[in-house]
Amino acid sequence: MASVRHCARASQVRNLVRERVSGTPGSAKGRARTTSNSTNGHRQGASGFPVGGIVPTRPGSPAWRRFASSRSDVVAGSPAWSVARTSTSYRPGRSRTGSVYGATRRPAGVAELDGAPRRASWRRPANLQPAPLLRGRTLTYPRRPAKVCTTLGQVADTSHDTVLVVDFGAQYAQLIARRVREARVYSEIVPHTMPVQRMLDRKPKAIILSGGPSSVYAEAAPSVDPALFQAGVPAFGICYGFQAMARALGGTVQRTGRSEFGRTQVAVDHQGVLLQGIESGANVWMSHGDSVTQAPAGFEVLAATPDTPVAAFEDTARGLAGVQWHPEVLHSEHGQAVLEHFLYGIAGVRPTWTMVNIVEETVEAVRARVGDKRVICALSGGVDSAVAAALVQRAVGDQLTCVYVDHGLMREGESEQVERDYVAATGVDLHVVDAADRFLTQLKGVEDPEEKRKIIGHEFIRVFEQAARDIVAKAGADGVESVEFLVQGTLYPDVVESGGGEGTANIKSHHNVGGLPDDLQFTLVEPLRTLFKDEVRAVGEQLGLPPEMVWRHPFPGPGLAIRIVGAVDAERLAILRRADAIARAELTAAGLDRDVWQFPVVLLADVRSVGVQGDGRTYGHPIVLRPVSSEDAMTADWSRLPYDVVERISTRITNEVREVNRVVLDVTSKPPGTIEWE
Ligand SMILES: Nc1ncnc2c1ncn2[C@@H]1O[C@H](COP(=O)(O)OP(=O)(O)OP(=O)(O)O)[C@@H](O)[C@H]1O
Ligand SMILES: O=c1[nH]c(=O)c2[nH+]cn([C@@H]3O[C@H](COP(=O)(O)O)[C@@H](O)[C@H]3O)c2[nH]1
Ligand SMILES: NC(=O)CC[C@H](N)C(=O)O
Repeated sequence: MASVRHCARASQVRNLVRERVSGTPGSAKGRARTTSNSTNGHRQGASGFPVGGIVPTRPGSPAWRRFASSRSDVVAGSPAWSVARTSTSYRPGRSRTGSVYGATRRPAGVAELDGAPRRASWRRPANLQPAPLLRGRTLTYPRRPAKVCTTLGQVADTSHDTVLVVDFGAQYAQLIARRVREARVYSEIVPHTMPVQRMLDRKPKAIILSGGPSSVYAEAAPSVDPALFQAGVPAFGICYGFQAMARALGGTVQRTGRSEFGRTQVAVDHQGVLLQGIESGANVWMSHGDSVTQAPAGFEVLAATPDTPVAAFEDTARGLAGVQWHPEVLHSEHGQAVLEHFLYGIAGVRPTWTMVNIVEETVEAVRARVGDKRVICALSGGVDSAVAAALVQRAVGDQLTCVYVDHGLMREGESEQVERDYVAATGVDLHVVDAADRFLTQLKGVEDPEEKRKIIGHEFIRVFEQAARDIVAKAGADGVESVEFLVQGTLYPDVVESGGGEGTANIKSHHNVGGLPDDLQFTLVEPLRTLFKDEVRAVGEQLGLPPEMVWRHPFPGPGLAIRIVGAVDAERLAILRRADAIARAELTAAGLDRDVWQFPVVLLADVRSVGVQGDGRTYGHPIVLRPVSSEDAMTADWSRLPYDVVERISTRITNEVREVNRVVLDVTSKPPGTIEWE
């Protein structure tokens, strides 16, 4: 059993973190209370299985049948879920394989105080302490996010064929690896900086070159060593990888001035092996500004679009092929088929690999790492943290306390619902902190989306630290000395979009990844860090979590703060909360909750428009409806809501929310837009 590790150094010393120095750090203001209906952290189901515990993965096995017969919500023959993944932490001075922890450390560097350079050391520097000199001023320092090593999976035995995915800084590298695994072929991601010889030493049966943000002809753009194509290993290029392959082999790549983003129809001239069975007019997902204008000698051009003369090519004699579009994203029709045609038809890879059980592996790894220590889990009520908590609860039972932070940025009724439903479903020990004043004070006047996220990430951690102290104090005589571990429901898209891959563009610093403070003391436990949302939902179902929890629409950790375009305050939050409640209620009433993947409602707080209401002039704010369909938030399309539902939502919002006189519908896919507006 060989385990394969990939180290992804996050986006170097490039992000600036701003710390607004206030005079009163530390305490989570307001009430802190504990809600629990169980003392041991497990509630037993009828047959003795813990509710929220592990379901055997092999449907039909005696254990599965016993479980299924005890539960009305388990459907006979429901698919097994098994995927190998664990993640590994990097801690200064040592790294660990096969476990599930991450940690951050602070690099030495130069800070800026109100824009002027200032030396800072990274171990809780004295100059970050609130001192009269610093109070009210802005300290900015270079950030080097944690180095995180990710174990992508385990090969059951070495006889399986391996495919390497070379990451050129793609948003979708892990998605490519996942699609390859869906084709039952073992895959690993490697950085583009890895020398070709080291790639070949791994004896890959094929190599896939990912997309990436650079232009192949730009200075210092990552290039492909032509030796790769002379080694006789079949290779497939996707977007940037397609362009890099074309250029390395003598083709031409140009910025034609004609970009394609999102849905695009391809004209298939010749199906070849790669596009077998794919007719002209297929919709594929594009995201590029450069194009291959001439294929290298020996290649056959298979497809084109009105803006891209060479959209797919192959040279089957050399085992080389590529496409300009992204076959790995769900929105590309026949995407999986194209990948499989390359893997099986051109590269001759054998589909023999099946993944081992993520749940059992993760539970074991958490148990081994945490031992008998105390753990807190940041629980938001969302599916990610709910699943992460259920996994950890399964591993360490009542050593776990979940902490829910009411930061005042939640939707209507949300806090009450989380408190009630999560405890009812899992029996977990829940500690609720009301920290609304603290978050709103720190966010006052802040308009920049990145700054909002960083402040929120920072405040979250400070609240968790206080919660940990409270839990230790409460445990008192039981001898609990400290809480070392913090569980977060971080997913792979959070990591990628925070610039977690090598050379990957930083789109947004998700509060739980790029927004973490550098002096974080907890050891992070992020059991879902390499998974996508749909995979997490499958794990949640397998763990027996209720469908309402597993299928809940995602809601970002920074909450409504990143749905108010402009500064956040209590009045604006109240406007958005009312509009959002109406939109969600109407969606549910129309029975469309499962058809829409997520439904952000956004307040354009700094925009005003003229309206006429009750024969009078109004000067109100627009509300944006942003219903989207997606599989994993990496790409998305705007949802075609029935007009009568849109109309009901619009009418109700403008009638019931006085400050709003206009409702608009966002009809942008991702890319080019993102799901959230900030
Ligand atoms: N209000 C909160 N209280 C405690 N932890 C939180 C809160 N909001 C977010 N977190 C932590 O940050 C993580 C990332 O948030 P995110 O919104 O991506 O995930 P989620 O809320 O668990 O799931 P979903 O995205 O489906 O809503 C969560 O998994 C959780 O660990
Ligand atoms: O926990 C989070 N912290 C964040 O800072 C954050 N920003 C976006 N999101 C959620 O991530 C998914 C992708 O969103 P975008 O297309 O807007 O990047 C969508 O599901 C978003 O709601 C966040 N979640
Ligand atoms: N998604 C990509 O790989 C983009 C490739 C290149 N940056 C372009 O714009 O054409």
